[in-house]
Amino acid sequence: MLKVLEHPLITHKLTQMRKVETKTKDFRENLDEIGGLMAYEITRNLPVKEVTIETPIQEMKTYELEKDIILVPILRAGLGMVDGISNLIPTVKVAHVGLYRDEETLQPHVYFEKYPPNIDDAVVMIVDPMLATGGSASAAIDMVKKQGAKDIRLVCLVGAPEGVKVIEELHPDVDIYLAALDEKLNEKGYIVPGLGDAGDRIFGTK
Ligand SMILES: O=P(O)(O)OC[C@H]1O[C@H](OP(=O)(O)OP(=O)(O)O)[C@H](O)[C@@H]1O
Ligand SMILES: O=c1cc[nH]c(=O)[nH]1
Ligand SMILES: [Mg+2]
Repeated sequence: MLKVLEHPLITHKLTQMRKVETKTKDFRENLDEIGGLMAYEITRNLPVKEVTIETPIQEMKTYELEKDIILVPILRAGLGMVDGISNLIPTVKVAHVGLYRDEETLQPHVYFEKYPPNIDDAVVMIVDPMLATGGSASAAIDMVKKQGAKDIRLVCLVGAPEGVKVIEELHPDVDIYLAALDEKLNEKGYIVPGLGDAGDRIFGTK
């Protein structure tokens, strides 16, 4: 399932991020805020369990979240979405998957991975601002599946149709959430019109 989260606030903030003149501070702040807004929508269908509690007045049956939620930012750029989402869900645990995309071959390379123990029974949200060829996201999904993850959601800001197709073909069980679905990839594998290199814009490395 692909869901593009169309909301005026998300679109407005993404527009600020896309502008070439937007500097690191504003880029980061908008990314953080969009992360929070997306989290509200993405958590709409989280599994809940029935519980019986006592209010000060009487006993009642109600619901609580059933599973732990594990955020998996794809380093580096995915880190820019962690604070916004964890502000809304303070109990999240955070795994880390370090991947970089080779500039020539566009193939992803793993350089780090670290997971909390109960990933097999948790709702796993992989976060990365950019879904371009889909190579990095697909590798991250393979990695968390190897750890036993079953309920996996992929949360990106901007996606290219090419990347969406790859995830839908290789991982039909993974729901994809985007803030925008752009036109295409250019010859260097960048999303068009996109927002440039997310990692460099977040961390000021160019
Ligand atoms: O869909 P793909 O074609 O794999 O491209 C998308 C990946 O590229 C970027 O990361 P990058 O490799 O630039 O690393 P960085 O976050 O450290 O800058 C981006 O944050 C994704 O992880
Ligand atoms: O457009 C793109 C594609 C991959 N990675 C980015 O940061 N931006
Ligand atoms: Mg980068």
